[in-house]
Amino acid sequence: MSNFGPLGWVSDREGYRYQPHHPQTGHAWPPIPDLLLDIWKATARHPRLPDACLINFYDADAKMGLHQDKDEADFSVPVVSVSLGDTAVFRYAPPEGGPSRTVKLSSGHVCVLGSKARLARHGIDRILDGSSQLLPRGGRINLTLRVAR
Ligand SMILES: O=C(O)CCC(=O)C(=O)O
Ligand SMILES: [Fe+2]
Repeated sequence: MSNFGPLGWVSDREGYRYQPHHPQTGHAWPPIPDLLLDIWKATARHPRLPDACLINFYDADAKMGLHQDKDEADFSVPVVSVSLGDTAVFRYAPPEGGPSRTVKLSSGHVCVLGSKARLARHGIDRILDGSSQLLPRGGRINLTLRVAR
């Protein structure tokens, strides 16, 4: 797990939070690459620009339980994520409860959680090992752009 941008998502023994520097090195996170800002501008349809980009690596056995992205200050701003490498089975369900569905997120897919879907419950059921040749050692990288503050 790592980050781009003025604020990074950090999870350690003290819990989880957004903070401007790497918890071990104390270094600021590198700026969000222009390519990702261009994807945000093309998909988020919101005047603000992201101040946080989480970089998450999923190996073949990784999963993420159903959750809502609720640690940001303003839920009127979408969350935009870019999938790279192996395909993920992404599960999503309405914020208020009800049945979930799945969709495959393949390399290059962009997922926008905005408007009524901003607080959708979502997670990763599984990674389809070997489904992409993009990453030399396999796995999936997810880049999640958010306005945290
Ligand atoms: O990897 C994904 O596509 C989803 C990631 C996610 O939900 C999160 O980081 O909050
Ligand atoms: Fe999430």
